[in-house]
Amino acid sequence: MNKEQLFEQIQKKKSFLCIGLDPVLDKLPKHLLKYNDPILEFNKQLIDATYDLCIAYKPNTAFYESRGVKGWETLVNTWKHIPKDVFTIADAKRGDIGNTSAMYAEAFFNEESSQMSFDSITVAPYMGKDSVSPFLEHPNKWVILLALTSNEGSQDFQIKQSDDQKLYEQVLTTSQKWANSEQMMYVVGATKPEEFQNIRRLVPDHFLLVPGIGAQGGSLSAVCQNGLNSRCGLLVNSARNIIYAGNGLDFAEKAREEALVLQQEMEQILIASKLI
Ligand SMILES: O=c1ccn([C@@H]2O[C@H](COP(=O)(O)O)[C@@H](O)[C@H]2O)c(=O)[nH]1
Repeated sequence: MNKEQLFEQIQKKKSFLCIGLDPVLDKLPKHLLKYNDPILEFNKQLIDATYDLCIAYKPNTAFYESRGVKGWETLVNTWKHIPKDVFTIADAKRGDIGNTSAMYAEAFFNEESSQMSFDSITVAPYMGKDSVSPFLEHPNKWVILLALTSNEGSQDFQIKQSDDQKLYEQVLTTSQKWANSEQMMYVVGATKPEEFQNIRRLVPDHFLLVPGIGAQGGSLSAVCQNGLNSRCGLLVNSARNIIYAGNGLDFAEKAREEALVLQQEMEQILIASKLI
């Protein structure tokens, strides 16, 4: 899906919601445990109940990798269940020397070898250009580079100043030489709304993947105040607050209700910003 198609989906669904599919077996509604793959059933019911309200799903691969071979199968089958007009993000935070990154790219982008072909993958910028380039060699795929993350530890390195710039600012400026806003997005945490003005100064046209609303305390309206651009430019993620909204037979309905609250707030924001 290219940038314009993404914006079309946002306009069509009046939403820029990304739902995080981060399931933990112990937190699943008990009635799902009778299924051969309870996590897959959980994900499928969540997807069926919410796909008209969101424009992206973001499974964080840790929640699948932690379950070994079975977890990978769940990830593959979850990816297969997501409707093809919904943007998919493998939140894998990969990045290594070039030939290794190339294998990571195969793992998440090449359906022939891995049975999955996500639209995008999150990548850590720390190892530099040659660690990111192999992902960019895949046509029609996106790299979502970590810039300013939502966690407390983002203070340890990302905001440290060197050469008159914070480290995350260097990530934003340098990486624009590697790919343009048609192939690169950035992760910026919702917990840092005061940084969005500065971030938009550096990357006015890029999409930003914004985790951290809901369970981590970030606010949608605060993010939108300075985060929106002329193509919306935001994919705002929420996982736990949506997927664990209920814990009974009606868990998918409860998840839908929670997603609907966010979608309706987003619709109002899009109208007020004249984007729809
Ligand atoms: O800076 C970051 C980068 C990634 N994440 C991931 O997003 C989701 C957030 O889940 P919630 O349950 O809505 O808090 C999760 O997969 C994180 O690993 C992030 O939170 N911050």
